[in-house]
Formats: sequence, C-alpha cells, structure tokens
Amino acid sequence: MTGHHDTTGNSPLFGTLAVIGPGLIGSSILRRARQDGTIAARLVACDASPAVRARVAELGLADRVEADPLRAVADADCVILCVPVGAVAEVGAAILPAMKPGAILTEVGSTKQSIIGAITPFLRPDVPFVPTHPMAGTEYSGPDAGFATLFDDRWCLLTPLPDTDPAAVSVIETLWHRMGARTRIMDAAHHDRVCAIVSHLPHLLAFTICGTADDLADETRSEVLDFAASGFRDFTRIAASDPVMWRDIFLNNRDALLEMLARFTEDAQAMARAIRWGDEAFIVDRIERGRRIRRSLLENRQA
Ligand SMILES: NC(=O)C1=CN([C@@H]2O[C@H](COP(=O)(O)OP(=O)(O)OC[C@H]3O[C@@H](n4cnc5c(N)ncnc54)[C@H](O)[C@@H]3O)[C@@H](O)[C@H]2O)C=CC1
Ligand SMILES: O=C(O)C(=O)Cc1ccc(O)cc1
Repeated sequence: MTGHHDTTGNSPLFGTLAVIGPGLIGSSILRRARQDGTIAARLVACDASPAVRARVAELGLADRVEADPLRAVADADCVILCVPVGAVAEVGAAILPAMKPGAILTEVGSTKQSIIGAITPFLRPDVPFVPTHPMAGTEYSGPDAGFATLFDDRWCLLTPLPDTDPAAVSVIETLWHRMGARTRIMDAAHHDRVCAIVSHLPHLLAFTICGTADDLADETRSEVLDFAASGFRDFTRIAASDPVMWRDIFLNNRDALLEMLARFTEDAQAMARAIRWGDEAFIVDRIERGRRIRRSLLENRQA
C-alpha cells in the first residue's frame, strides 16, 4: 500500500520529503530537490549533530530543520535515511512507529544485507521499505560537501525485499531518475558482492597502502611521502574518506569483503611469483587488462 505519490507529470512526487542525516549524500538529495520542483513540495532535514543542523539551516537546504527524528518524520510522505550504515537500522526502528501510513521509508547505505536483516523486525505492513545505494560520492563528508549534480548519470542500485510493494519501488526509481541517476534492481546478496569488489576492497587497499608507506617513513626516518608521485596520490584521495562511514561498511559487509580480499591476495601472490621468476608475459598481460578496464570505463564516461 502506498500513499499518494505522483509519478506522472511535473507535480512533486512527494508532499513532504524528510532526509535524516544531511551529510554528503543527504545534502546532495536536498540540493537537487530544492533545484528541481518535481521532487517534493516541502523538505525536512534532521541530524543528530547540532553543528550539522546549524549548517543545514544556514545553507537553507530545507524548509524545516529538526533535532527530534520523530517530529521530522511525522508528516513526511517519504523518509530517506542518509546516516552511516551502522546507524541505519537503529534510526529506522526509532522512526518507523512515528511515520504516516502509506509513507515510504528508504535509505542510501553502502551495504545492504545487514541493514535489511537488522531493520526487518521493525518494519510495518503499511510503510514500504525500499533500500537503495547511489553509486556516487566523493572522499568528503558533511553538508558542505554535497552538490545538486552528484547523482547525474550515475547508477543507483535498488535492493527491494521479495515482498516490497512494487508501486513503492517504482516511486523510488522515479525519485532517483529525477535526481539524475539511472536505476538497476538487484538482490541484496548480489549487491554486497559487487560493491565488495568495486568499492569496499579498493578503499581497504587505499587505507592499507597509506599505512604501510607511513610506517616505512617512520622506520627509515625518510621522506618517502614527500616524494609521493601520482600513483600514490590517487590512493591518498580514496584514503581520505570518513573513518566512521568506512568502519561501518567493512564490519557490515564482512563476509563478501573478506572473500574478495582473499581472492585479491591470491592474485597478488601470482603477480609476486611472476616478478620473482621473471615471467614477462604474465606481468604484461595483467597490466594490459588494467588498461582495457580503464579504457572501457572512460568510454562509458564513468571515470
Ligand atoms: N560518501 C559517499 O561517497 C557515499 C555514501 N553512501 C552512504 O550514505 C550514507 C551517508 O554517507 P555520507 O553522506 O557520506 O555521510 P556524512 O558523514 O557526510 O553524513 C552522515 C550524517 O549522518 C548524521 N548522523 C549520524 N548518526 C546519526 C543518527 N543516529 N541520527 C541522525 N543523524 C545521524 C551525521 O551527523 C552526519 O551529518 C552512509 O550510509 C554511506 O555508506 C552511499 C553512497 C556514497
Ligand atoms: O570517492 C570515491 O571514489 C567513491 O568511491 C565514493 C563512494 C563511496 C561509497 C559508496 O558506497 C559509493 C561511492
């Protein structure tokens, strides 16, 4: 059962849209909704941090800024949870009893299975829950880091439950289309494996290599980091990401991430062996594969 969500024409999709956690992602949603009159007639923002609330009010990103999540969601037709993965189910459980019948609950966390598992006991039959994951972001966080075009031409993955109302899924797809994104529906287990390899493992590698280089600089009292060339600098961009967000992602996608790390470690060992034995063909083949992948991403304008 869904409320009155207008997916046709140019009238707003929602009367009131509430964003809980207006950081990088939440504030980008608010900015886009502010700019594009077809998303929501009224915008409400709610954050646990007084500094974030003050900044969101200062930037004029919402019509109302609330400290109390129950007040924030009371008249919302759609609530989007944009808090770190570890807080999604907790905040969802707290607000669900206060939501209007027919309103849609959605969230943007980077992992899906553990969020769905933790929130399921609190779900209401009259409040459809649609988990999503916009595949767009930066290494910055907080309300100042957001921008209205963040989701343009990026994928947003939706992982509805088998019994999620298809009408609600369709409303949330329309929301993301109006955010500028393309949508794809998949199951949560597949989502978590895909994201483990294309997003979570690369972040793990970036954090690790920065730590290794830093340890080396300490040990040798040398200036290795001063001479960091562009390859290392590219890793440091990713490694600048928010610690709480990434702690939560690693712990909540543990199985898929550890599986991908084990596969990566095997492949890295194969490279080590090729280097040790001077296997030129193997080394060149690996490097050529990397180039091909980069080129195909650039052709699809993803890089
Ligand atoms: N940063 C990125 O590139 C992407 C992040 N995501 C996901 O989106 C979510 C938000 O990420 P960001 O916007 O980067 O984070 P952020 O750190 O910029 O914003 C999160 C906001 O949530 C607030 N918050 C934390 N706990 C809260 C609670 N219990 N109640 C109310 N507010 C609370 C924080 O004060 C902060 O303002 C995360 O789940 C993340 O995994 C998804 C796609 C990309
Ligand atoms: O900044 C980058 O390179 C990112 O990879 C951004 C990002 C971070 C987390 C996600 O779940 C999706 C995208």
